[in-house]
Amino acid sequence: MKILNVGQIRDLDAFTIENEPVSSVNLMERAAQAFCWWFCNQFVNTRPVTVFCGQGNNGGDGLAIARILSQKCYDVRVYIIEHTANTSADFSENLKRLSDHLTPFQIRKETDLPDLSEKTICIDALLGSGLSRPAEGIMAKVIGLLNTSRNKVVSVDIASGLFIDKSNQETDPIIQPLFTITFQLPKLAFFMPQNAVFVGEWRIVDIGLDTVHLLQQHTPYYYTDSAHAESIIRPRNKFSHKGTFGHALIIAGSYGKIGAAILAGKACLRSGVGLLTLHIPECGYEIAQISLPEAMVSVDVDRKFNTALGSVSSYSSIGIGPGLGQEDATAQMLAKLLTEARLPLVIDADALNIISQHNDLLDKIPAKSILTPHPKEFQRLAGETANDFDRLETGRKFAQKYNIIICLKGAHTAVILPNGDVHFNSTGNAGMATGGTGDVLTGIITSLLAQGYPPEHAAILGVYEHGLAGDRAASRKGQSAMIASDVIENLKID
Ligand SMILES: NC(=O)C1=CN([C@@H]2O[C@H](COP(=O)(O)OP(=O)(O)OC[C@H]3O[C@@H](n4cnc5c(N)ncnc54)[C@H](O)[C@@H]3O)[C@@H](O)[C@H]2O)[C@@H](O)CC1
Ligand SMILES: [K+]
Repeated sequence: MKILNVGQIRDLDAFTIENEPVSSVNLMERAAQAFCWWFCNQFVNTRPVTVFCGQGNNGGDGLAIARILSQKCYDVRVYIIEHTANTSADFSENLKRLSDHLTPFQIRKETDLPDLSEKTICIDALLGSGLSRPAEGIMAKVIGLLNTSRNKVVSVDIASGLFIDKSNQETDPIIQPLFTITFQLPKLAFFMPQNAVFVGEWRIVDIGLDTVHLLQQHTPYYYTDSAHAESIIRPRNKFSHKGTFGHALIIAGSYGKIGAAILAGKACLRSGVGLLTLHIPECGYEIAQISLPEAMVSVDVDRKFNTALGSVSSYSSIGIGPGLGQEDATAQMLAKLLTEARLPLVIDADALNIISQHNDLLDKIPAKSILTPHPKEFQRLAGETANDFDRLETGRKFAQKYNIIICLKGAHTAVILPNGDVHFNSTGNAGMATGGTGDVLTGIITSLLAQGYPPEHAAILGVYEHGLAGDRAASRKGQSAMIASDVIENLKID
């Protein structure tokens, strides 16, 4: 699914209006109906509803929503924030359509602000994608009122005051909704951790914008939905044998962190690899043989750390990093591997930290290698950034410069491809914010690479399936009780 910028969204609306054709007020009606469909499924009509409208098209949506909910027997009250002399045509038309018993209250100054102490669901239709500057004056006061009231707030399209495709300042007044119900496409702002409280839970409702025009839009931003992930999966051929699915090598573990190697190895096996070799320090030998009988073990000469590899030319994929430690000898082994490897690697955790400390290694990373940093690891690699939009831009430049793939881990992990395209993930949950889940991801992606998935697909699909397994684990165990091993047990890539 594509993620468009403000200008492209405006063009898509206009194209649909002209080419379907549909009048713009009827498109607004469709948007309002779609919002109300979600709303009525979520909230019973015994709860009073208060709709706060600006004077543009987002406010027009609000007026249409108020009318439709009132027709569905919700007890509705409407407030219009008179912040400008200019109202949009569709706002004016929807104002005319409000029946007499829904006469809106006007808010022009602070003393007009309503008392929100009674329980009501607040619908935020103040400002939408037309936001051109931070909210101020009476608009900012209304935003402040909604944020401090104890009522549930649902934003129409996007929280009022939040920019769709660029960063806000920390002091900007922005609605903090429980839900955002957005039209047709997710918005870039939804994927930035800094915006978490300004988005809440978000849902997309379809308003029938032109799909052909949408297909023609160029954007670097995508959202990995189930349809896209499933289109990547390769069915397993009936006549295949273990050689068909490759031989993965995972280099991981150190004294006290052999578990990281086991988790990565087990996830690799559960993701469909033909054969797996684990390279671990000698102290992990028995642990690995007992806990992972399906894997072969290559034992390092050092007892506690990985320090020296034999030839790696026979492997179909190589993952390195989980629990590795940052000993000098380990760093030298990594440098040698980066120089000798003839295939894309999966590079995680301490392997990334070693590269951060030896910047000359960046140029040696084999093309299309997949790096899986969490935000702190990425900061060590690429430096400080001003905000999440800036970090994403830095990530795009970094991926292009070094011809690598970066899986920037987070609630919506961003898979940044060597051409600068970004695929935000749709699966996963806060139960996965626990030790070992990163090792699992390394194992999954290494497995997919071994099976011959192109690196771009291995990264996008691996991140998606990792999150999906986490979601299955959460629904069975709950987010607090689940651990990384549960993610592995819930993998099902087919
Ligand atoms: N016909 C269409 O194009 C559709 C538009 N829709 C709705 O229309 C919204 C976009 O509408 P608009 O483009 O009219 O814009 P908004 O309703 O977001 O904003 C209204 C106007 O307020 C002004 N403004 C910008 N920032 C401001 C600020 N900080 N304080 C005060 N005023 C400010 C701008 O001049 C803007 O035109 C979408 O978010 C969506 O809710 C939907 O009805 C779907 C169809
Ligand atoms: K809004």
